[in-house]
Amino acid sequence: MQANGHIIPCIDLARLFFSRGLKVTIITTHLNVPLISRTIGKSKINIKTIQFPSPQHTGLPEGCENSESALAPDKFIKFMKATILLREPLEHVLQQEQPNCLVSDMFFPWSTDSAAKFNIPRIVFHGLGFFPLCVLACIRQYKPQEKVSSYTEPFLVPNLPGEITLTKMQLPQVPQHDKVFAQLLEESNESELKSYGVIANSFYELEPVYADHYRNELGRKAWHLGPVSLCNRETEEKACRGRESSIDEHECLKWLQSKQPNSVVYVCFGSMTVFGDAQLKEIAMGLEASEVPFIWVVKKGAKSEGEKSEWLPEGFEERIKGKGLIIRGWAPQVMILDHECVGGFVTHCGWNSTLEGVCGGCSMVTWPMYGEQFYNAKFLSDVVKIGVGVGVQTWIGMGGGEVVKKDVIEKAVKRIMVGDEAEEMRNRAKEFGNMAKRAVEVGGSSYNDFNSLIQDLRSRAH
Ligand SMILES: O=c1ccn([C@@H]2O[C@H](COP(=O)(O)OP(=O)(O)O[C@H]3O[C@H](CO)[C@@H](O)[C@H](O)[C@H]3O)[C@@H](O)[C@H]2O)c(=O)[nH]1
Repeated sequence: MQANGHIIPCIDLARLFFSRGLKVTIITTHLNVPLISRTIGKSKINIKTIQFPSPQHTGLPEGCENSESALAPDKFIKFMKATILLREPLEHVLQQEQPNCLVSDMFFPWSTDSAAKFNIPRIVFHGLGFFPLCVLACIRQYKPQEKVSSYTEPFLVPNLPGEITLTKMQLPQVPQHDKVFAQLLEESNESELKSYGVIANSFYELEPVYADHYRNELGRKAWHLGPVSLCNRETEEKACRGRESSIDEHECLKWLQSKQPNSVVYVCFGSMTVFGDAQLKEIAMGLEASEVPFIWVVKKGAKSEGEKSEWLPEGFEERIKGKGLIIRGWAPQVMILDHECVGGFVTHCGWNSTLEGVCGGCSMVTWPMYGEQFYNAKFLSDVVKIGVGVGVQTWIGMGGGEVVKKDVIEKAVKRIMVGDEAEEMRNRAKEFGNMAKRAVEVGGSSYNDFNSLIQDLRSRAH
């Protein structure tokens, strides 16, 4: 695991295994240990560190040990290549520990062979649900994007229930020159087919049609154990999940407590998106114009005391005092989304955020940008019908593309927060949220699928 959007759910998963009485070891490199230690909390999970290859071998500067620290394109490729060098140290740990099973991220395709060397099954964890997994598989298999004449012509995703349409513009774009990444994706797919199976971060009731399709039509072995974020039950666990928060949790809760139930919109674009000043300004103006109370997470260098944020409109912070809260850096997202006063979420539709919004019973504004986020956005708007789009149509990468204007943002926020349609969507989201909680309780669908996984592993061992 290497990006926060992958590391955090993976730690949740480790906690889930631990809570069901299994011995768990997380294998990572030194610089990722603090994040992992914070998030595992009191669970007695072992952390085994292996050495990240040195700068002489990778060409990376010291301290680049996860994809957040290697976001620039030149660093990213070197980082991806460097992860291949983790194979030998991982195999050394496997030999020492002799686990019954290895769960590893999609970006470690070689780990299927590593595990096989010691007769250990490897299970892949992308942190995704069934809908995006199905779309990814169908697009890979049928290549519908090659049969359209333009980037904007819609096509149906073949052999997928529910008439889902996409355009070529919305598909993950791997630049031609980016051969290393393209090859890694290819290898990731091949190794997945050879692996023992896939753990989905989902619960059956959210997407039964796609859970069945993935297993029965696409023929993949999979277990749904999610939502994995629900292993964080206490406020403290939610507050400590992931990186250290840029806001004191008590201050944040006190602010939320002063608001009406379901009245606050939470705005956050995952762990990697960094918008330019022009876009930030439009978001600020859109939120202010909506008159909806908000918490807005901005990933742009923390502001030191007295320093101006040039991207904010003149006098913005004074005007929104009491009505809006800006968190510069890292927010305790799950704690915020679970709060009864938060009713809506403006999201980039990373799958973790998508599912955490569902668990929090939030209606959502979908603002997808890269990866498989356009698929997740479709899921929210067209399948479970708890989201409305902000209108972006193009895969743009992590820095943002064409600026979405204030009026559009204002309208979308009002649509999910105010009026009958908003209430209907939120009620539906709350129903799904309740189903999610039941799914992970004793006898629930995710709880039971965990038992199936253990049985499968046991029968394999005999
Ligand atoms: O201030 C923040 C920002 C993020 N998070 C957490 O970080 C995770 C972010 O995950 P996600 O919402 O999935 O976004 P990304 O970080 O962008 O995730 C990457 O990984 C996901 C899982 O594979 C993919 O769905 C996305 O497209 C991909 O960008 C979530 O658990 C959030 O709760 C916080 O707690 N605080």
